[in-house]
Amino acid sequence: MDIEKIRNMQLGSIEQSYDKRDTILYALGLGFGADPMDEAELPFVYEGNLLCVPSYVNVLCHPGFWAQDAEYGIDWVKLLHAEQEFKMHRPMPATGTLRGEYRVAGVEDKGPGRGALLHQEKELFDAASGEKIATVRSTLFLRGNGGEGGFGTVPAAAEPVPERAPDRVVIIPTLPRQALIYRLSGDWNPLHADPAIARKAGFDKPILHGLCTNGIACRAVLSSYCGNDPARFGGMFVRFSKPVMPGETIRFEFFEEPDRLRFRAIAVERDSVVLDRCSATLV
Ligand SMILES: C/C=C/C(=O)SCCNC(=O)CCNC(=O)[C@H](O)C(C)(C)COP(=O)(O)OP(=O)(O)OC[C@H]1O[C@@H](n2cnc3c(N)ncnc32)[C@H](O)[C@@H]1OP(=O)(O)O
Repeated sequence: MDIEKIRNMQLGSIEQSYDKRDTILYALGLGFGADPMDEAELPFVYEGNLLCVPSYVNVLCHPGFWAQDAEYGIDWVKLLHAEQEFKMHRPMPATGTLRGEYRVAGVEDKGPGRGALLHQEKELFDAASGEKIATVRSTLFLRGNGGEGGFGTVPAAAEPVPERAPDRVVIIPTLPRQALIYRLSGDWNPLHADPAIARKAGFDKPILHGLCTNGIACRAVLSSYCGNDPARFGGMFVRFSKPVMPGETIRFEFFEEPDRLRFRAIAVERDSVVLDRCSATLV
């Protein structure tokens, strides 16, 4: 891995417009609209009074899959999305144009054979007004790298969720074709669609996008704690602890604390914790 090239990378700002079709397609990729008679979720998938799912900030103004570029020396087939955090400064417009300022915040070396974490940050602004919409941090686990040094400040590790019975449980099924729908919102990584690439990465079949699971978690928080009102959603952190397979049922376990929610998610069919150490804030 060429640490200096990664440290000095300049991606500048990226503008992206999204229309009602994009907003709806993103929500469909998270399973919104599974029950067309569910009027609470309908505004996310119907243009009558369209609402944008807050987690769309994770997707927009993305600099593309630059890690695939051989000049950085990243073993891109083996990399996995490790953590994602986003904080809303104001609700997402249902449609509009955003400007993203993106930077690589650091590389955390776990040592030879143990991988490395690549920390990225993005600030999102409304392109017309200049108002800040969201701050987004995402971390990739570079399983095929490590032992090559690092730079930047390492964020403190998130705490485990409480060891007690959850205050609320939300169960959301996914579809076997969930990743094939979700990828149309812009994440074309073949790991989520091509069985041959998935096998090269060490999986039996294509796995679900981390940001799809993340968006489904946002859906669970919206429905159970925000009355499906995006203005009441403040932000969220998740650690992707195990891959989710499209078609699995996800059980979210919420622990209520005075200033935030803590939660984790379990793939029911394998009894495997797929999101851990998570938190969400409400407005
Ligand atoms: C471009 C791709 C896009 C995608 O969407 S991929 C799909 C979404 N992502 C996933 O499905 C990833 C699911 N997560 C995993 O499978 C595992 O998670 C990992 C393979 C990433 C790591 O697991 P392991 O190699 O077993 O790690 P360890 O031995 O438990 O821990 C080694 C060190 O790494 C830290 N760590 C482990 N997992 C994570 C994580 N997800 N995010 C950040 N840090 C992590 C630990 O704490 C520890 O650190 P310390 O050595 O300092 O104690």
